Amino acid sequence: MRVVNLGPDPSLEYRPECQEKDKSEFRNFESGALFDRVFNTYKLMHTHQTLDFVKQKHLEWANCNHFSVTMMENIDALDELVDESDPDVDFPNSFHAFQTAEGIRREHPDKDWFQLVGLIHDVGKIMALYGEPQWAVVGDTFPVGCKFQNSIVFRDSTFEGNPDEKNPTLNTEFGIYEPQCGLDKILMSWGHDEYLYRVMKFNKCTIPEEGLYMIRFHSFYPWHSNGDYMHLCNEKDLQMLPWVKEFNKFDLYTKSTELPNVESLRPYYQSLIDKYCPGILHW
Ligand SMILES: O[C@H]1[C@H](O)[C@@H](O)[C@H](O)[C@@H](O)[C@H]1O
Ligand SMILES: [Fe+2]
Ligand SMILES: [Fe+2]
Repeated sequence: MRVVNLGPDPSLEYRPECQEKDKSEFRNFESGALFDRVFNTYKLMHTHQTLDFVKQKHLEWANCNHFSVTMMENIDALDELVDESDPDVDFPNSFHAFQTAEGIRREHPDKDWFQLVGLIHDVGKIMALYGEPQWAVVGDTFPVGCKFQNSIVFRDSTFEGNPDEKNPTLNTEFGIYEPQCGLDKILMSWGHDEYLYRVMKFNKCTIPEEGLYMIRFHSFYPWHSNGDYMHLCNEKDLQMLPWVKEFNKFDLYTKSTELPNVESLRPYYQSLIDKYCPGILHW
């Protein structure tokens, strides 16, 4: 048989959106089609996320007394949410849930809990469907109660209206915290990470500790990707960091305009939900 080398798929030339994005093209906070939307979301977040605001949100949401639905119902609800902080995604968050989970499933076929974390990690964003503004739900997170470090996105242009920035007790390296106190004791800017962590705990879901950690800190880019805030970390945090980084690969680089066929994936992921966070949950 004669083997004919046809070269690269010629149809790709006319479908540039189907070509894989280079890693360096993700998280562009300097330019791009969605720049204004992203900047405005962070401007509001960095103006209004103060220590007092975060304490208030813990009181409002951490009791999980807002509504009761299954995990899959909330994944589906994310059909209604486009994340305004994300320069790489301009489609509903429900697709990103399945993209992340499938990426993990390909590389970690033996770790069903990890795949499930991929599916559910952003489901805390449903707060935006219950009245919270996006700046209190989405985007990267950072500690409040101490100095805002330089690796926070738009650090130089978005904090000038935040009263904590001018508060001398808060605006130091440690602020209200002790050295190496551990991230568990830190109040993070309020968003979908901490909220879902609280929901998982409240409902006694059985996802392993590494998974809960990924859920709780996956948006803390200044820490897991830039190495800041190490002076607040304890041994445990450093042990967990490689897991958060492993999760981040899939959370970020599976973002693609090629959308998954959700209906065909649903039965498999329902079985994982039934194993680790079954039935009606309190949110
Ligand atoms: O814009 C994204 C998005 O909101 C993600 O869900 C969050 O985890 C990321 O940290 C953020 O950069
Ligand atoms: Fe997220
Ligand atoms: Fe995500």
